[in-house]
Amino acid sequence: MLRIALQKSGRLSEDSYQLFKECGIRFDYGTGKLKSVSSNFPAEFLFLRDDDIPGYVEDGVADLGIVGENVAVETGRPVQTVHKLGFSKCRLSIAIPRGTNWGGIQDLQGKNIATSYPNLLGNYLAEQGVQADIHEISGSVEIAPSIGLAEAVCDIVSSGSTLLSNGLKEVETIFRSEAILIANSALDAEKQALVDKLLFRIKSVQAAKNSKYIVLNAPNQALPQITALLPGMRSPTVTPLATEGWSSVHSVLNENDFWENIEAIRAAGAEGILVIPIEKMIY
Ligand SMILES: Nc1ncnc2c1ncn2[C@@H]1O[C@H](COP(=O)(O)OP(=O)(O)OP(=O)(O)O)[C@@H](O)[C@H]1O
Ligand SMILES: O=P(O)(O)OC[C@H]1O[C@H](OP(=O)(O)OP(=O)(O)O)[C@H](O)[C@@H]1O
Ligand SMILES: [Mg+2]
Repeated sequence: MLRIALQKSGRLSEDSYQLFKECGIRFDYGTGKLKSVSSNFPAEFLFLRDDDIPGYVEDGVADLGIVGENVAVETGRPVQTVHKLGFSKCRLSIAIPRGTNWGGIQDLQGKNIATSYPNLLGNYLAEQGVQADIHEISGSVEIAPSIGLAEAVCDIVSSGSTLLSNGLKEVETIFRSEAILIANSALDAEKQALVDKLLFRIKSVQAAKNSKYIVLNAPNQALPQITALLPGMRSPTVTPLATEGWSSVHSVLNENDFWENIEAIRAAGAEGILVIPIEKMIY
């Protein structure tokens, strides 16, 4: 059985739980439960503080875990990154009081910087040749300048609203992060096979999220142009409509190319275009 460590409650939790749900792996969570065995996949889930997850995975207490890349790198535990998960995207940035001038990273020479990421910040400052005092605090970092604890902070930023409401401005991004699946570096063959099975499901879910199923009607003379714009997984399906000279085209389109292609497809003569979400996509 695989042991999988997830954040109990925080910025990673909901998307982590949702990912397993979409992979068809059921387990109970919430209501103060700290452990749960899946009813339909050989896995046990542990609900933990995110900072502890890399350590548990390194020690083999858990085989897999989901954490932010920022935490994986900060803790420096030798675990393997199995896959990027595309959620909880954020950046680790240096911020200073809004009224302060910023001439560059050298301005931090000899200053006090509050952060929960002393290693990531320390390495960055060393690379830049800046010597500063790093003051480690475990949360509410953005308060530090206003209470005289530090002249700058280095913390997670997403929308920027926490910085804004604390009178700070972002001046330097030092790391970009998203949620990742990490694994113990010495899994046995049996566990590795289960990880591969899980990974196959995760990739199918992610592929589906990036694609749309598209159905449209087109006059037969427009088919070469339209099918060229809709390559699909192997090739589009083309079937005749009851109306003479018309066909129905079914295909799959990447979300990123969506609007650009839709314009071209319409211009080629397509009508009655339906765009449908895809739940799973198996290559
Ligand atoms: N505002 C945000 N937007 C997107 N992702 C974020 C945001 N804040 C944090 N993250 C990401 O989610 C991870 C967990 O953040 P969270 O704030 O829940 O951590 P925490 O308070 O340390 O939780 P815990 O109680 O488990 O220790 C961070 O390490 C980061 O990768
Ligand atoms: O740029 P924003 O969108 O405002 O997000 C950034 C904030 O989000 C995180 O804290 P969170 O709200 O998770 O609270 P925490 O300090 O309790 O972890 C992070 O530590 C920042 O403070
Ligand atoms: Mg934490």
